Amino acid sequence: MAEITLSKLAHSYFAKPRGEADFALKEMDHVWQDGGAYALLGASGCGKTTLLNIISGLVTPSQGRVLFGGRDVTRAPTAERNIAQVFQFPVVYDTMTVRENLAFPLKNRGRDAAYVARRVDQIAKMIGMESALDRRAQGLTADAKQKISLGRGMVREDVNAILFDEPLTVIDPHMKWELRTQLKQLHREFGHTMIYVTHDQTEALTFADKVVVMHEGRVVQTGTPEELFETPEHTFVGYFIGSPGMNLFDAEVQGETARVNGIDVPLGAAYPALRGRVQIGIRPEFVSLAAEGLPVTVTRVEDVGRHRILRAEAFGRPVNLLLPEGEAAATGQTRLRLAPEKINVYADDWRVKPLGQQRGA
Ligand SMILES: Nc1ncnc2c1ncn2[C@@H]1O[C@H](COP(=O)(O)OP(=O)(O)OP(=O)(O)O)[C@@H](O)[C@H]1O
Repeated sequence: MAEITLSKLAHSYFAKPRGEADFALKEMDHVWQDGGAYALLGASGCGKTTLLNIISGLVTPSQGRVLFGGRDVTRAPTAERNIAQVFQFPVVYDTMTVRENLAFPLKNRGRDAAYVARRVDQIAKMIGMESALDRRAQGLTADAKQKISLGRGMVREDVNAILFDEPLTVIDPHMKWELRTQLKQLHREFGHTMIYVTHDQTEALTFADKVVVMHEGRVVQTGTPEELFETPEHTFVGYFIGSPGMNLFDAEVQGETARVNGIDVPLGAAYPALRGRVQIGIRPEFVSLAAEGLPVTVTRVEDVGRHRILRAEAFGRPVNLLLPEGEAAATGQTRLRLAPEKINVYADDWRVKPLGQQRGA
């Protein structure tokens, strides 16, 4: 296993990029710690697959270096990187049995028969295919074939990393949850470095210890699910994660007060003078109906099972809050209180640290 370092990495699919916009990946430095379970999360087209393919060696970056445990592998072919990969769609040998498919990576590396048998049994159990081990892969459903691909990706214990690119797309919803749980269990047992690409926040948040959020070719935040929820470092993290995402208001911030369309909103801390587009952000979980505060017009209330979402409009922009159980929903005009200590402040989309936390915080 190995720590994976990306140093001054950038990639453009153009032979002669004319500017930053031509780069699918903007310059980045990033370290994937040895043994970490990471999700790489972002909207379609943000560069997740490009980044994964650079780590695996399928794409050579136009700039920067990739290091595996200190060894420069930037130009090394995939076969030399000692990694396992699981793609979105199944890659199985149709003429082989399930057992032979699972055993293939181990036999290829000359592991002894007893070890292979033991390991194949263990993996078959994990993917729930013990009873199908002697069946040919040909004729199995796409779902079953993808489980074999997953199993094969995880069968070797000695890989530097396992890379998953949206591996559960073809799996049925119930099995998805089960396989994710199994993957996590396997990570706990063997401590492989795992990088799991997805655009689904539930998948990312339930699988990973650390979620790496990408937006328009950049890593905008790497954090635990809790950090992404409490302190989104970029407005994109705020509204991409959460259901619904974070509310954002244009504001002028002075000291411990934000002014939103002429209304003073108290903040939980003091901020320095800010330039650029200044916004305050607050998650719907921390907004409540109140006698005083931001004036809004309620547009509708949605019952989403576990709770209700109140959707409203403030100064022509949508704003959402979660209604606590038993609380009556307001209609028409009302006011909202934003919990001061839960407000984050943003300048040009990046979170600003409050005064007193500016250095090393
Ligand atoms: N082979 C290629 N040639 C040219 N442009 C490409 C190529 N592959 C990807 N791109 C472009 O690079 C950008 C990033 O694509 P990438 O596939 O890495 O994103 P992604 O986040 O994985 O998206 P998705 O989830 O849709 O696969 C996109 O603008 C895409 O159009």
